[in-house]
Amino acid sequence: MSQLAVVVVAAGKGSRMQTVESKQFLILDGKPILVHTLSLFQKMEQVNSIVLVTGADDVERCRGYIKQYGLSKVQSVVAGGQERQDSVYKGLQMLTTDTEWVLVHDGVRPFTAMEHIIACWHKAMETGAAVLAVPVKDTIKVVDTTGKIQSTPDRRSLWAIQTPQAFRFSLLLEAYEQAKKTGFIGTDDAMLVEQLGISVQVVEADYYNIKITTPEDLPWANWIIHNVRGEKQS
Ligand SMILES: Nc1ccn([C@@H]2O[C@H](COP(=O)(O)OP(=O)(O)OP(=O)(O)O)[C@@H](O)[C@H]2O)c(=O)n1
Ligand SMILES: C[C@](O)(CO)[C@H](O)COP(=O)(O)O
Repeated sequence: MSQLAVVVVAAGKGSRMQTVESKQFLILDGKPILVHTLSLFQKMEQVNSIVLVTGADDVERCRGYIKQYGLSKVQSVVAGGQERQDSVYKGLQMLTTDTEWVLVHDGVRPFTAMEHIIACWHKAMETGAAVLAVPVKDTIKVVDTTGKIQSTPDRRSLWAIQTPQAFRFSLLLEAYEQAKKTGFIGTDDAMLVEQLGISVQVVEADYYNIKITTPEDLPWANWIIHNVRGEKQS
């Protein structure tokens, strides 16, 4: 049986949300957003362990949530770093050497469909690396600093990338170690693997797998949990 671990990163400040409370701890349908996210992986029989990365000041309250909500697969809670990438790296360093596969997931993406998580992992088992994504719906322009359009990439080749992102653990660790050496900073995990010259596969997910980022995402999240992805729906 393959050892599957999950690193959930929740050490961001949530500055774009503009709330006093960090967005991962905002209450959605009676529970912190982060608890909804952790519960996705707690429920999966394929998952052996979860590492939670959070802010240094939030480690104790996260331990409290783990106890309160019975999140027994969370084996460690560690303090994150300055950038998302630093937080993921800290999480990866907590995994044991028998870990074969790892999923990296944002703590503020509580609505990933189980079938998509599994499809992503299965694709990674075939190819080494896979991420969830959706085709972009809008026309995307490359715009310079003066506001002038430089180009319009062909929309058929554009995908909005989500998490989880699934990798053979040894590959992702190598990618993170290489990025540390070269000082490369990426905005997702796949970028670090791409830097090694290794291709990453996209697995189509859905538009409900939002990253709760800005204030207008909250009513949308509330609608999703009550109409699509809440406990009553699953
Ligand atoms: N230093 C950081 C930065 C981000 N994250 C996590 O990475 C995920 C995606 O990041 P994002 O939505 O950008 O969160 P924030 O960095 O918190 O938001 P903002 O950029 O608005 O401050 C979140 O679960 C966030 O907590 C993290 O663990 N460590
Ligand atoms: C990893 C990610 O969620 C994929 O969409 C995203 O890149 C995180 O970016 P952010 O800058 O932390 O919002």
